[in-house]
Amino acid sequence: MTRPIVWTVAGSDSGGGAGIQADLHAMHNLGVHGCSVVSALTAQNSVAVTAAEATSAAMFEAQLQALAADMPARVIKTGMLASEEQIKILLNYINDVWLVVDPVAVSTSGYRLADNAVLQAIHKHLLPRAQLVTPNINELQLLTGVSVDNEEQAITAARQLLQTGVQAVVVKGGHLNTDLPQVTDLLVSADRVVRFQQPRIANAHGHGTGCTLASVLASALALNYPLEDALVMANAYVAAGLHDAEAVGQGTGPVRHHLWPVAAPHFAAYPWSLNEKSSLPDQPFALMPPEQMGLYAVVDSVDWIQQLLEQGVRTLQLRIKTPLSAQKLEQQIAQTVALGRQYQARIFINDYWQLALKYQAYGVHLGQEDLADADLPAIQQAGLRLGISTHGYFEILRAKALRPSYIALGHVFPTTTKQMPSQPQGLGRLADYAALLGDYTTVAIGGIDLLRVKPVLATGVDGVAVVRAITEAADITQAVEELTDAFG
Ligand SMILES: Cc1ncc(COP(=O)(O)OP(=O)(O)O)c(N)n1
Ligand SMILES: Cc1ncsc1CCOP(=O)(O)O
Ligand SMILES: [Mg+2]
Repeated sequence: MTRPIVWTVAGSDSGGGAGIQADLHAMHNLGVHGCSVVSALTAQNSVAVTAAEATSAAMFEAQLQALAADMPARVIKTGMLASEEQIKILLNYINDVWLVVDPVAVSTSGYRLADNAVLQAIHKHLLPRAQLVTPNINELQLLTGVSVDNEEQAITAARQLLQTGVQAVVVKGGHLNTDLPQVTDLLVSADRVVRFQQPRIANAHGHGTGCTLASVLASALALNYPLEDALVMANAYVAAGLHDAEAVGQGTGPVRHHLWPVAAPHFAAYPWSLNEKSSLPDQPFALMPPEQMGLYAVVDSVDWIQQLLEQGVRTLQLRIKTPLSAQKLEQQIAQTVALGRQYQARIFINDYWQLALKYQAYGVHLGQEDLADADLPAIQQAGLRLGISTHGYFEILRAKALRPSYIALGHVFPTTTKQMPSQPQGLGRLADYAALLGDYTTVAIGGIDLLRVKPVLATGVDGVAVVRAITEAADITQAVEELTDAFG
């Protein structure tokens, strides 16, 4: 696969910590090809910006022309911009690309990098064309004129920015509530507000974090990660870089840059929506040790359950998606639970958590949408296991915060069993997710057949969930035997 191209349109930092230099480090480490359009030269070191000079309009446009002719961008990320004229020129090159605007206003050392006219031009011309804008609190105030001292005001100001047409705002909360041990970034779009709360990393160094965050976001979007996942990745990347940041000169040292994926402990953000937190159980769900996962058969009737139990499958799920009368549905679930007891099998009930509770099933499997409605504390207190579906970093972190018995990762390959709103993850991302989850019990699902079992297990997941590999097999007995043997 050719690497997607991302342009950074930003200022050069002679100290190498921020601006174009930080952007290209981050883009390289995320695996995209970074191109640069230099809007200004700054003379700076770790202590101060001593001079700045705008790139001429002609030279600014020449860079854009050269790139447009041969290396078109999938995503353009803007940082420091020197004039309204530059912004108007840039507008001609924002066609069929995504735009991430980092409205750089003031350097870490306090030097004003964009005057009000530039910020107004960003507001007027760039934001209506942008998918995402990433202000810190100061920049949010400068862009909106709203005074921001708390989260509510930040949300109000971010919603005001949405009126320009920008699709989403990431408010970087590092400068808000500085007495708290956590930092909360806000992802604000027309239909929701998500908080990304993570521990504050106390390090005096970390010049270039804003540029780096926006560049990781732009790169991850270019790699087709959804925005929520891109933000998880950007937070993790910056957390790793801040954790290891150290002095290079006499002043504020630069954020460090590490190859992707960064280590699991840096994925510390817990993303949650407004008003969502009250229903978290205060204890983990009953354990399901990784070695018990193995082959996980997902089927839609008690007859299938019985047949597969007789063949020795011991991890199963009853996933009924066709409309049944309430009585038939309850019968299917009651009989399934009874069979599970008889065979000492691990049988999960998909969706119908109330009936699973009523009949004391071994476990329940829930999707992300189901989580909002389910009585999770009741499921946990009754000792039922809980499995949760996930489709990327954002959902993985949300699921992990609930401490379920296992986390399902999917869909790995294209599947015809279910219409999926997300893209197939592929083996590379599956391996990243498995590494992030470490000892946590995991299972992969989606498009897995006999030939794919071994490569899937090689990513580090503990089990493989299948529908068609069993239900559509020409010889079911043989399919189950071969799938089971593939774990040997
Ligand atoms: C093991 C396993 N993983 C994922 C799913 C999908 O569950 P969900 O997101 O609830 O979607 P539906 O199955 O209800 O369509 C699963 N069932 N099992
Ligand atoms: C229910 C579900 N959730 C994610 S993929 C999937 C279907 C998996 O079915 P198959 O194994 O036939 O691809
Ligand atoms: Mg479900």
